[in-house]
Amino acid sequence: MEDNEELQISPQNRFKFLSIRLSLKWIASVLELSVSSKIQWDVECCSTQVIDGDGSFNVTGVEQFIKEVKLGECGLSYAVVAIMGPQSSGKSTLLNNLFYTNFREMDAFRGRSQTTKGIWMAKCSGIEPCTLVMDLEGTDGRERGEDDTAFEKQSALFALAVSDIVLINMWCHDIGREQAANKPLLKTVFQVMMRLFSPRKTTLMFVIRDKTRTPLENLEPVLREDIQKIWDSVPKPQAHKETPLSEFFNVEVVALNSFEEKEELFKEQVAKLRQRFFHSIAPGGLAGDRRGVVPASGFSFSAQEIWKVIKENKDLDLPAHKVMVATVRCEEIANEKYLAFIESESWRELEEAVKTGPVSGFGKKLNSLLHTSLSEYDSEATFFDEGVRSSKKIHLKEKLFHLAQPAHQSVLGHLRSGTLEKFKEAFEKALNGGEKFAVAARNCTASYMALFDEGYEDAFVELANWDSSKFRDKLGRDIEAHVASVQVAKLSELTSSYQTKLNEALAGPVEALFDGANNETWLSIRNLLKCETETAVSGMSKALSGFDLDENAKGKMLTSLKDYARGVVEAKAKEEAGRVVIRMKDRFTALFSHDSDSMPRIWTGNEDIRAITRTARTGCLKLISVMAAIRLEDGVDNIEKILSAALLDANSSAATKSTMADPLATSTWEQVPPARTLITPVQCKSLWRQFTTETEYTVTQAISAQEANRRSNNWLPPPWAIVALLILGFNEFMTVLRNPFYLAIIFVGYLVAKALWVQLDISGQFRYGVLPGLISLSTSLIPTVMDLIQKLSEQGQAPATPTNRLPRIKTGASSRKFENVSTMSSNASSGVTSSHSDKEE
Ligand SMILES: Nc1nc2c(ncn2[C@@H]2O[C@H](COP(=O)(O)OP(=O)(O)OP(=O)(O)O)[C@@H](O)[C@H]2O)c(=O)[nH]1
Repeated sequence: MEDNEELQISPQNRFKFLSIRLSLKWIASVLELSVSSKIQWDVECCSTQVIDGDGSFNVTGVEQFIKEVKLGECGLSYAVVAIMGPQSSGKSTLLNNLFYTNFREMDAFRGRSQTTKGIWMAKCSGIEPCTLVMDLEGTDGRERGEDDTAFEKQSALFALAVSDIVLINMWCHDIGREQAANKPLLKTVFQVMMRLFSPRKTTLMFVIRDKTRTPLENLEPVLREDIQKIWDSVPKPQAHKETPLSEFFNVEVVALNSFEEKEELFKEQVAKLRQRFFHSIAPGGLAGDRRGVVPASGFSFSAQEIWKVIKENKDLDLPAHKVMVATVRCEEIANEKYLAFIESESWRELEEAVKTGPVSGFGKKLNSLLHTSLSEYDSEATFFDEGVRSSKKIHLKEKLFHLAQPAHQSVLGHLRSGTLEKFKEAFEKALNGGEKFAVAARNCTASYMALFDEGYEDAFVELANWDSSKFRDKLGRDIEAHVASVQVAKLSELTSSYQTKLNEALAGPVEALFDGANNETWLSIRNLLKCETETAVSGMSKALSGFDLDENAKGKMLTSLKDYARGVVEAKAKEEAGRVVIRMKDRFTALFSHDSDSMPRIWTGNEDIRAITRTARTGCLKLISVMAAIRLEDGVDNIEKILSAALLDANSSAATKSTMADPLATSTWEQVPPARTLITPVQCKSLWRQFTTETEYTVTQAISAQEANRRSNNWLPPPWAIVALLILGFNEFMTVLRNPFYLAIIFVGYLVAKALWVQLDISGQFRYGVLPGLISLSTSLIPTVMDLIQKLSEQGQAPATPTNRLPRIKTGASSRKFENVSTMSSNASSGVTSSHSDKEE
């Protein structure tokens, strides 16, 4: 009947059914897809595999997970729960119901096979504080085989090391059974516990699944007895031989009804249990013992390291591990903060700004940046081991200070150089303004050091508290050095100005005094020196009072000025002594060639040249004796006497001298130290010899002049010659007197002879001796005579042609000679004898 009814479905209805079925299928597939993708997303987002089935730690996955769940911000306020138990004992089911996680569960309809491989982690949803839960691979699984318990042990140790609460999932029917599946597991837990040296208590929560009618009150003692037995049976190190189980674990027992059979009840019980995980880290909570907790930001690294140690099968020293994690994490945090500081905009701007000049408020700005960086470090590293944290903070501080100190120094450097420049300007201004040197130096130094101190305060970095006194000291030293250098320059300027004054006041007058050297010369020089030195010293002393000089330095400067004045005189004396011969010669000439009225002498023949020469030489001797030694101190010497005796009276006492030693044959004067000697006795002698030789000519000239004068005044021949002339030439004289024609012939002969004398330049021809004169004369006599005759004849014909009257242009001596001759002939013709013309010729 039913078949019939089914057969009676019309084709249209059949099509409708088909299409409805297809639509439903499509909706189901879409739903299935969206559900599966949601699960996938949740798994990806909120859970991760920490360790895979092969025992590899998923570093990136865990770090990504930590970032996503923002565990790093939790500090110590987080808890870790792990679950272990036999394979397919409903662990994932329990966790998903308890913490609203998405661990993969086994499909109940497929049979019991392994679903969780390795260790998985997820964040418990809606539980405060942040609670992470780890689902461990089931123990005694068929997949690994009975003998492969290595991973089981390693994962158990990992769970114990990392977690605050360990849930141990066990079937209710296993309690009290000798061959129960949980026994090896517990043994493993207790065994690995011995390798942890954990300083904290872990909560072991036994979750009894598929609770029977037997009440928990009856089951719990049996279970605790079992646990105790296992604890007792586990071999322990000597130190923990007698240690009770309660020292290491808080044992909690809960029982749940079967999820499969009494799901509602199961969920109710699980919901109740969930409440116990809220605020689990509070004292007395399930994770109340916080002693061994690693700060959340170090969790990933800590877990990695723990797994590494476990894999290497080494003992896990959790306190040491904690220090190690703290070391690594604090280091990381410090590095992060350091890098953040370097890359911060504010620091870059500040660093850039200090390159160009001082920055106002530098100290506060840098202090604030450093403070921010260190505070951030503190807040992030606060939960790590205090010792490690502080040491890393110190290290970070050092690094930051090391980085920032050059900027601070640069600011102080700018401040120092800027202050120094300002000081220099102000100091110069003050000096130019007429302020006394010492006062200006004191005032400027005080005010600019104060200005530096102000800037120094502004650049002071409180946190670093750098000792930058060296900049202040350096500025102080620079200012001092500048003041000293300016003082040296000013003093040198002052000294040289007084030296110039002294030079002007002494050099000229001293030279003039030496020029008129006499007995009073050195006395006058001494007086002049004293007077000028006193003036200069008093002036300089007054000028020096403006400087901050001690008496000793002042005294030295004044002494040096006095010495300078003395030096000027001495130098002048040396200079004059160097040209004593010239001066002597000048003086000799002056005395010899001028009379007592300074009128030039004319050597008439009546002068006593010897006496004049002696007087002049005495004057010159005075000069050399004055210049022979420096006499700037009072005292007498016998230089003049010795010189006079040795040089002037030499001739008169020649006989005596030949028997006595020469007083000038020495290089020192008696009573005159060598330092004050300008001309030594032996030099005097040599200079005198030079002087007398060089003045000899003047004397000779004078004598010659005197002789010539005498001769010119006496032009008549001697009387005997006149008498002889009259006697011998009487006949000729009478002949000429009787016949005047002879007189005319003699006169013409005289003219011709005179013309030849002029024409032939007889005196010039004999200039180079008699023989050359005769030879030259013999060659030029005939042509000259001929030339003379010819010219005379030309002169004779000149009046005949008017053109000949024009003056003929002659050049050279011949024309002049011709003119002379013509003049003479004209004179002869006019009968006038021109003795004047002869003289000119
Ligand atoms: N009898 C019983 N079965 C349960 C209970 N809870 C879950 N199951 C079933 O046990 C099977 C395994 O569940 P899972 O939660 O995957 O077990 P597991 O321990 O996580 O398994 P592995 O991860 O493979 O070790 C599933 O078929 C669940 O339906 C329970 O309370 N009682």
